[in-house]
Amino acid sequence: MDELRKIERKKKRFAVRLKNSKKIICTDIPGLNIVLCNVGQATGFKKNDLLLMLEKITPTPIVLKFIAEKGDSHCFIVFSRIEEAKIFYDTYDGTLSGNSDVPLYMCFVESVPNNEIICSSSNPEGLTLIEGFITEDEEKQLYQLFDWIDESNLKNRQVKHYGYEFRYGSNDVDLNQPLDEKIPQECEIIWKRLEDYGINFSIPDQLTVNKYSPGQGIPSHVDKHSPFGDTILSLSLNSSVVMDWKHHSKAYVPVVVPSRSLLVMQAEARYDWQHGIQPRTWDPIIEVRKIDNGLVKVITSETKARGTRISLTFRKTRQGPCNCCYETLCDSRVTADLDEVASHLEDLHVHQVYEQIAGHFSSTRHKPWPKVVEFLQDIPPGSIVLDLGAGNGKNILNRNDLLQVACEYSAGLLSECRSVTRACCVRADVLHAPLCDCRADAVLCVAVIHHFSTYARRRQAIASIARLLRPGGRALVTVWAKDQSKSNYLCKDKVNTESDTYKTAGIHLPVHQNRTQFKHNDVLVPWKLRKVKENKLENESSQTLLRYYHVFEEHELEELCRNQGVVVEKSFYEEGNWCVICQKI
Ligand SMILES: O=C(O)CCC(=O)C(=O)O
Ligand SMILES: [Fe+2]
Ligand SMILES: [Zn+2]
Repeated sequence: MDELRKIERKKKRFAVRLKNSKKIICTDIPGLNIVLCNVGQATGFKKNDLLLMLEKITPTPIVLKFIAEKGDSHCFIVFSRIEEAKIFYDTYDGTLSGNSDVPLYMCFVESVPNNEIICSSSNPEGLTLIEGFITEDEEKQLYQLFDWIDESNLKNRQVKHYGYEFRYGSNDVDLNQPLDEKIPQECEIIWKRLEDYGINFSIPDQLTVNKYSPGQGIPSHVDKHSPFGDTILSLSLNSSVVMDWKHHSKAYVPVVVPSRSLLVMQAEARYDWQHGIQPRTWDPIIEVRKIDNGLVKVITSETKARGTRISLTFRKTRQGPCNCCYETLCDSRVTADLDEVASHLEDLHVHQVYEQIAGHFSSTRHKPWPKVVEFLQDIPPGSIVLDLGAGNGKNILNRNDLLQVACEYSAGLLSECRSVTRACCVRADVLHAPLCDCRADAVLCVAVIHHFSTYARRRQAIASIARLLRPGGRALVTVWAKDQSKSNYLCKDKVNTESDTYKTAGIHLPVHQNRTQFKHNDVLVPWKLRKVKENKLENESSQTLLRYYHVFEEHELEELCRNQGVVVEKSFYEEGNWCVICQKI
């Protein structure tokens, strides 16, 4: 009797707590819903314990839902018939049961929490999950083969690589640095078996092993497109896990990935969805239910503990850009787009402008720059000298004993160059010079690279120079400096109030004020076009054109030359320009 009164008091206190925490009301009137007040997820009470209790009642009551929420020491049951709920209540309330050594007590409740999440039951297109892909023995062997302990690893999981090291900064591999350790031959059973499933794939050459302790995960990501090919495989060992799949259309699909299964990611799943594993010690139990004749996935409030999971992610490396048709997550697409904008900008504000100002520009540039004369003075007769971006040819020396080749994109300047110098003239830009590799003894690239509008294109320009030089050959490269304080470019009375911006090729760029200090690295520099008549400038200014410049910081040019097959021998500032002399190695 005393025991019963104690339980009644406990029930009252529980009812108050439940009302406060979940707005759920306990009631004396029997209904379909029961709350078990002192057992739940946190006490280790599982659906199976409930099933055992139900089985002892004849006929076995039908339970529609069992809700054991994370961290709670109570749980809810929804019966299909009130009589059955009553029988359950009468059988077990106040008894020692349910996997517990204290008496179980329960109440009827007006409602139950509904925090189940309903999602589409269809997996991302291109995702194939092959359950039981390997046997338990194979799983054991592979687990032993790949298990390791290494404390000094990633923060949220441990990783190991075969074939090529996966570089976490850039999320790619260096194809020039294959690892000595290739994918172990024990994995070859996988390729053979996959063929039996009729799946089209290339034999992988890169393996990332991820070892997750309970509580660890992997942030949502797409495996970068450009370094890897069309098929990515993930074999799961030892523990199942829920992998979350997210699409930019906001679609979300959790996928239960059991141990011994193989996940095959292709097409949309490979290229257009992100996947990740939440850092938890547990996973929700996911059920597939039929609603209105369709299937849905329900993330229930029930959970399942995770064990240590090792996954083997197999990829095939790719040479060159990705050419998928899924642009949202494609890194190749982004660079291609940026490059397109850049080359359009240069077309408008470098090529077209020089074409228009050729005559006027040429009339302002006469003598070779002293540094060029100095650079070429020791070069032996018979040498091949390339002048990339030769302009009107002012840097072509009046020497008979050199083969001088002038490359210039502006037809106007090139014809000027052709008429006044003895150089071979080629119409081409620096990035596409139609000249053989490794032939030039010397390359000049004076005041050209600052006209390339992305870092990648400026790097490509240096790479072009390196390509054209013979080993041991040298280049003189100069670019306009942002710091003009040590040149006579600045006009003392002028202050840069630079407030104009100009929208061109889809981007806004500041318009520089001539003869003032630069405020930005990427600017449009006005050119006041004057007509040239009978070799004389007409005074009346007719038009202002804008030339694009990337003005360089100190050391930026040296940095651009790094790891491009040249070494910088000398670097200096001269008359508002940063200059390097570099040698091909
Ligand atoms: O553990 C997994 O199955 C996924 C691993 C993964 O996505 C990756 O390494 O890129
Ligand atoms: Fe991945
Ligand atoms: Zn792609």
